Amino acid sequence: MVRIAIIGGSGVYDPKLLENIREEEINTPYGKIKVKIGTYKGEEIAFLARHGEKHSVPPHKINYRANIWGLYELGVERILATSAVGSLNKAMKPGDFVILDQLMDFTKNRVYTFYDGEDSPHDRKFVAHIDFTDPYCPEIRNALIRAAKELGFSYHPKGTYACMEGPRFETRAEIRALRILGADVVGMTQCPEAILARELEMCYSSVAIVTNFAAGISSQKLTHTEVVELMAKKSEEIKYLLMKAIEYIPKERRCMCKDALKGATGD
Ligand SMILES: O=P(O)(O)O[C@H]1O[C@H](CO)[C@@H](O)[C@H]1O
Ligand SMILES: Nc1nc2[nH]cnc2c(=O)[nH]1
Repeated sequence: MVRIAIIGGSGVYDPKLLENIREEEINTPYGKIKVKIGTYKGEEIAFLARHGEKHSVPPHKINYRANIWGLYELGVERILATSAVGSLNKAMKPGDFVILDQLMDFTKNRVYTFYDGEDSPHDRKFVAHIDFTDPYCPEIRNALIRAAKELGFSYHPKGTYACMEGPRFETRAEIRALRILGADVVGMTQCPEAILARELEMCYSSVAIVTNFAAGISSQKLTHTEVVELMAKKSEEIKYLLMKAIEYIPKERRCMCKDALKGATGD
């Protein structure tokens, strides 16, 4: 059984840290997904490129529900994701790692839940209101923090991620507003990815990599080129961070993620 999965974001398209890699296609009620499965220190790990291996899928068109349901079908309990972000916080500089602890959702046109009642295309036809006070798994966060510290990387143990619809970058005014609201970094993919994992009682955390200062803070034009170039420069560090973090994830789950549905359906 595959217990751990990595979801690679912009600039993270192949599972460099895995060996004996095979590709599996998984049918889900929301469509098919392709997952690479390999081994790392004898443990099977799944890898999924969020935007596709050739970055052909923009953030607002990702089939988040198929991706997360597919990993659930594989038996995955723990998901580590990468997110390339812009920084609104001068202390969080390009090249820094931010182990996210909070998020705010400003997306507009996505599908946010598996629980559509009678319309659900699976047997979970109930209504569910999931607690999302703390959107990230504390156990995976601790593993990522411990790994970043041990590797001596420039990292921040907490950070609030503002998720925008995209695919455009933000205006100066939007970044000014997000800063007032308390965002540290901005991206386009954490929502609904994080909530969908929690809805299936899977543990999920994301390590954000700051690729640029956000609009109006950076003096330069924002480009996706800059994002992918910095992610390429950081690819070795990202690989080491994920490998070490995986070693520190407890085998047994004692976090709130595994009981997310308790009380959510009103029963
Ligand atoms: O969040 P990931 O997948 O790292 O991608 C980030 O990079 C792209 C912008 O360059 C956007 O899709 C943003 O969300
Ligand atoms: N929304 C958004 N996503 C990003 N990903 C990397 N940089 C940025 C940015 O400045 N804004």
